[in-house]
Amino acid sequence: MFKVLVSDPISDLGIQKLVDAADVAVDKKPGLSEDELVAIIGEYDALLVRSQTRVTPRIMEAGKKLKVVGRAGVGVDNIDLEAATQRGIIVINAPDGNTITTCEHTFAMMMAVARHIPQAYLKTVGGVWDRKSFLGVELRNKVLGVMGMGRIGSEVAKRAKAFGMEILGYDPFLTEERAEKMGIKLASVDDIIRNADFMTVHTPLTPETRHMISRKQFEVMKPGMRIVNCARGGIIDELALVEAIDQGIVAGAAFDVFEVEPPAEDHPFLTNPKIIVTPHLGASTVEAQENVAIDVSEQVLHILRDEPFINAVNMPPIPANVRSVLQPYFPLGEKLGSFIAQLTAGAVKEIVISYAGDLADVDTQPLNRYVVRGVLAHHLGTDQVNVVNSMHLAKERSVNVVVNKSSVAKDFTNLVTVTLRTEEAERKVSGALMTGYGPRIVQIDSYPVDVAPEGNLLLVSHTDKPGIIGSVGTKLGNNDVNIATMQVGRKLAGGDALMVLTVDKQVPASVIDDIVTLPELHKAKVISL
Ligand SMILES: NC(=O)C1=CN([C@@H]2O[C@H](COP(=O)(O)OP(=O)(O)OC[C@H]3O[C@@H](n4cnc5c(N)ncnc54)[C@H](O)[C@@H]3O)[C@@H](O)[C@H]2O)C=CC1
Ligand SMILES: O=C(O)C(=O)COP(=O)(O)O
Repeated sequence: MFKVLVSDPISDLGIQKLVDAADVAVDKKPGLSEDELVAIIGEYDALLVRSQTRVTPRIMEAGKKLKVVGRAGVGVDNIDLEAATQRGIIVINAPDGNTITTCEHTFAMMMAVARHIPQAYLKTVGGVWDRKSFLGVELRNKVLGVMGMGRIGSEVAKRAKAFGMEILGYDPFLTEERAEKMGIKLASVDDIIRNADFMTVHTPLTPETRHMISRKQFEVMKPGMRIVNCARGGIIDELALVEAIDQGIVAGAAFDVFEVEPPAEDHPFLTNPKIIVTPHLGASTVEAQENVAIDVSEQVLHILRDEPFINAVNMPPIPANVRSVLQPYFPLGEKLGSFIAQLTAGAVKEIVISYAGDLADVDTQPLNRYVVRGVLAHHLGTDQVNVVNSMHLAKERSVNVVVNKSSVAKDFTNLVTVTLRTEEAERKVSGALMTGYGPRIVQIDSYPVDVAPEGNLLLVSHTDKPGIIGSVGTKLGNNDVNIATMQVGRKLAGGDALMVLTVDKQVPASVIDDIVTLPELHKAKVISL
């Protein structure tokens, strides 16, 4: 008999299939603390959660029988994926079931902020008949900026068109072609900030999206903008938003999510008359809760019964014989993918993976998934892309993955080259495993280099002239950035060259801005691996 613990309020109807299964016993215990969960999790084979339960490494450690954690919803930021993967616990989510519900909540919030509905309600039920204070604005003919055109963002854009809004969409995977098909304009973050009347965010929370709207963006924002966040707290810098409202830049904001949930009693959003809030209700409808619970229950049953399953967000087991040959290349493949994604600007169209040498004779599919994961995780978040779903996500986002093989690898036993084609550029990086040194990046575009793919890298393209290396070193030194290693790749003496530095800490943006002012210096780019 399999034992399943449900530790958040999850739809009874949705989990009926689990309850009815003859080989499963379901316990519903919402609201347990971490200690309480640690005390009982050892007897369970599966854990079902929403966003409240934090599934920590301690809980995974205590879950000696735990095979699967099922998230009845999209975001898995409350589940420690690393710890789950390490212990071979499969984490699955239900990515499609709450899309429409969250999109509709976004609209409810956008209209409520346009028409001051919560504020007007409070006054009216308080006995004050105030028709003067709540002059609103129409949505019609307004520009709506949508940051993140995935499942929810796309549905929001679709509905906004019916309201007569003009839509500017931004997403690393949004191509001109798809935008045109949807009848929206492909835009940059800057276009949206400067031109939108309303802005709504629908990205995951990743290092790249954290505070993607902060002081710098508010400074150049179109005055009078109204902002909605029904995605994740932290995408918009909360304190900077309050300042922008006080300065009259932002006319109103509607937030369903907070950087810390629930927010502290003295959180400034709770007393600001121009900010309306809901307690993370985006997915809270009867329909969505049933959908996500049904989806996740079905997959949990498959996993418990050792049947094929979908929607895993962490690592699946890989056959032992394939693993032994390819495993040493997994970190290299993923890092090459991440490296090239960070280096190449523009919407991703094609990933070309070329294997040269002995690897040409092996079924490289598991390794391909690592490379694609490296590329996509930079944009979608490491919690959303793994080696189970990376190829599927690439297909879903119309990213073409091409694999080439050649048995000849000049100078190396095996060479893995990843070429990334975007709407704006084509860049490539090659890597190899060097006996005694581990994974190395051996070529960037056409520049030969020898760099360990780890930590903070600084890439500087420049003309090969005396003194440039020293000047870059001095600028870094003056800003307390220590250089660990340095490489210069060049094609011809006196021609174009590429300097690759490994540095002991992230180079601040202001230092990069300063470095690029040096003569004969073309570009500088920070890459974290
Ligand atoms: N308030 C709530 O109750 C709910 C919140 N959510 C949250 O809504 C968000 C979106 O969910 P879905 O649409 O289902 O996910 P999705 O994965 O379909 O879409 C996310 C999109 O964001 C894009 N993106 C990533 N980084 C970006 C960047 N730097 N700039 C612009 N776009 C970027 C991705 O390319 C992707 O297309 C997630 O954070 C999810 O956790 C989802 C359901 C309910
Ligand atoms: O699905 C998501 O990402 C959500 O944020 C919904 O969270 P919830 O299941 O309502 O706690």
